[in-house]
Amino acid sequence: MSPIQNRAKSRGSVLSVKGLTKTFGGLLAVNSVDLEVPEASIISVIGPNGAGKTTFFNMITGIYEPDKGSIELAGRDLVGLRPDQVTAAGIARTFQNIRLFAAMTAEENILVGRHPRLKAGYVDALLRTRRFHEDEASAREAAQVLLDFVGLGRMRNELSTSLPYGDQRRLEIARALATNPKVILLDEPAAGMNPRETENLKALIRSVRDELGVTVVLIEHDMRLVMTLSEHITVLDYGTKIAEGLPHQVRNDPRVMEAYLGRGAAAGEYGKEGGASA
Ligand SMILES: Nc1ncnc2c1ncn2[C@@H]1O[C@H](COP(=O)(O)OP(=O)(O)OP(=O)(O)O)[C@@H](O)[C@H]1O
Repeated sequence: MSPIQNRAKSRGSVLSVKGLTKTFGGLLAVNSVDLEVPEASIISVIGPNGAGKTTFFNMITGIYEPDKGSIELAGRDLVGLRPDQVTAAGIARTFQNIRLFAAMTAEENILVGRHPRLKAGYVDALLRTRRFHEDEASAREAAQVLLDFVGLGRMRNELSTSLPYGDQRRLEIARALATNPKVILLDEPAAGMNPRETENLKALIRSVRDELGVTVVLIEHDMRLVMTLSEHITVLDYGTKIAEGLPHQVRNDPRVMEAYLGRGAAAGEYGKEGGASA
């Protein structure tokens, strides 16, 4: 077990969510959900379509203000912060649909992600001061390190949209890491990936935690990935937490099977990927 995995066992929560609630009109999208995320862990939030997973991420990252509840990152209250302030506090995320800047290269996409970390201000940039040049050089160096880390070292000058789909998702992860987060939230990172790309993604997510010490929270429908990667799983259904625990506990929980198997499309997904029947 790596030192970072040991840390995950011995330390407390880096992210602590209590009673998080959000309604849209009359719809209770997230209903008083608690989540404790141990430092340097990999955990997942799963549930059928419409269960409230993305809304939950959107509240943590400041996109939606919760109706009720608290969100603490390393003891700091995040409720009421704007998304950029949440990022600066140490939470980065990727989105369900790829959101790269199409007209930019791989490197430029990372430099955009790193921007909040640069020390030089706008005046430095306008006047092209030494500090600006130093910052830019170190930002480019850091971008190269991140591209190497996600396996895209040789793609630096490629337009992001010319990259294969799996590589675009890896670039998004690199861009999120450029903000130097404590916690990274990944919203369906394996969506649309072929099995080989998903295996590579799994290794990358492990190394994000093992080598960088970044805590990972995943929303994912690929049950094989979720069950083999997560140390802890929380299951939402109709906005409410219906189960949580170790992968094998969640997999065999009758409430979880019912939530998935009671619904058409998700039933196939859960059964096929080794959920209900594994
Ligand atoms: N901005 C919004 N306005 C109104 N209703 C919304 C909004 N965002 C989400 N909802 C509703 O809230 C519920 C939860 O949606 P959410 O997208 O969080 O689910 P999910 O678990 O992420 O689903 P999926 O797996 O399909 O992405 C759904 O019924 C959805 O229609």
